[in-house]
Amino acid sequence: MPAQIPVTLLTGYLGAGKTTLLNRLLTASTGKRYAVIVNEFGEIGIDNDLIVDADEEIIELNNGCVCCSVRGDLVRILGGLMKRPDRFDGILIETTGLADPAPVAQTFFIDEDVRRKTKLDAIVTVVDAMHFLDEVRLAHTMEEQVAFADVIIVNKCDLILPSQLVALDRHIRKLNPYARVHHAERCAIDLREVLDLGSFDLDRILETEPDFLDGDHHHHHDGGIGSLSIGHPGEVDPDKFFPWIQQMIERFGPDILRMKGILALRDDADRFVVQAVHQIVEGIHQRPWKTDESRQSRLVFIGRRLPEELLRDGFQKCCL
Ligand SMILES: Nc1nc2c(ncn2[C@@H]2O[C@H](COP(=O)(O)OP(=O)(O)OP(=O)(O)O)[C@@H](O)[C@H]2O)c(=O)[nH]1
Repeated sequence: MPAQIPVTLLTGYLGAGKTTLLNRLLTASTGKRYAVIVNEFGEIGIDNDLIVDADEEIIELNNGCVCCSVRGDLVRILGGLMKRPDRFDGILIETTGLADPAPVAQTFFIDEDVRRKTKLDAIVTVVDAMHFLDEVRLAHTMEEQVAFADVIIVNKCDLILPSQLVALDRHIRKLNPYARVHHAERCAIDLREVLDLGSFDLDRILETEPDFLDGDHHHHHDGGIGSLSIGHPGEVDPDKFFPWIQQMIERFGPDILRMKGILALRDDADRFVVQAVHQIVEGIHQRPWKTDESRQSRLVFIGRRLPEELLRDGFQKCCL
C-alpha cells in the first residue's frame, strides 16, 4: 500500500498571514513539491494572484467556504490529486479566514478514500497579534481555529508591545493548552516547525469534541460578514484612488475585516497590490504586467455592514 500523503491545513482569521506563510513554504528550498489548494471568500479570485509563481500546482476552491458548501469539491479535488501521487510529496490547504477547521479536518477521517490515501499532518493556525483580542469577542470561529491547532503562529508581533503579547499568549493558552506556539513577524519561522510534524492527534480532538467524527458539523459563520467585489476592465487613477481608499479605511476600518485589490495604475508597468486589515494598509508593486494579461483592476472588501453603494460609486470615480 502506498504511503499516505501528508496534508497541512493552514487556517487563521481574515488577514492573519496565511498567504504570507504559504508563500514562505513554497519559496523555501525544502526539496519537496506540494500541491496547494486555496479556498477564498469573496467573488473574484484574488488570493491566487497573491501566491508566488512557484512550480507547484495551485487549485482554487471558490464559490463558498470550504468548511460548508465546498466540502464536496474538496473531496473531489483530493481524489483527483491522489490519482497521481508521484507528482508531489504533500498537500497544503489554505482555508478562508472564516472557515472552521473542524469540518475540514473531519474530511480526512470520514471520507473513506481520502482517509486511506492521505494523512492530516497538522493544523497550523496563524493569529494576527494586533487584532486577535478585539476581534475574538465577535468571531467565535477564531476560537475554533486556535482550539484545533497543533501549531499556532502568533504573527505580526512587530505591531504590538511586549506586554500585549503576554496578554495574548495567556488568552491563546486558555483556548489551547496543547499546541506549540511561535511568535513571528511576517510568518518568518523555521519551516521544520510547520511541515512534516505528524502532530495532528485525533484522540486529543475527540477528548474536547467527542462528536467530531459523527456526521456533519453544522457550522454557522459569524453573523453579518459579507463581501463586495468590484471590477473594472481597465486602469485606475492613482491620484484619485489612494486618497479615496485612505478615506474609506479611516471611516469604515473597524468594520473592514479585509480588503485586497489588484490594480492597473495609470502609467505604471507593474501590477499594484493593495491590501488592508482593518486600518492597516499596505501597497506594493508586485511585478510587471505580462504581455498577454489585460490591464484590469479589481477590489474585494470583506466586512460587516459594508457601505456597498458608497464603495462601488467611489471606486468607479477612480477608474479611467
Ligand atoms: N506588519 C505586518 N504585516 C503583516 C505581517 N504578516 C503579514 N502582514 C500583512 O498582512 C496582510 C495580510 O496578510 P496575508 O498573508 O495576505 O493574510 P491572509 O491570512 O492570507 O489573508 P486572507 O487570505 O485574506 O484571510 C498583508 O498586507 C501582509 O503583508 C506581519 O508580521 N507584520
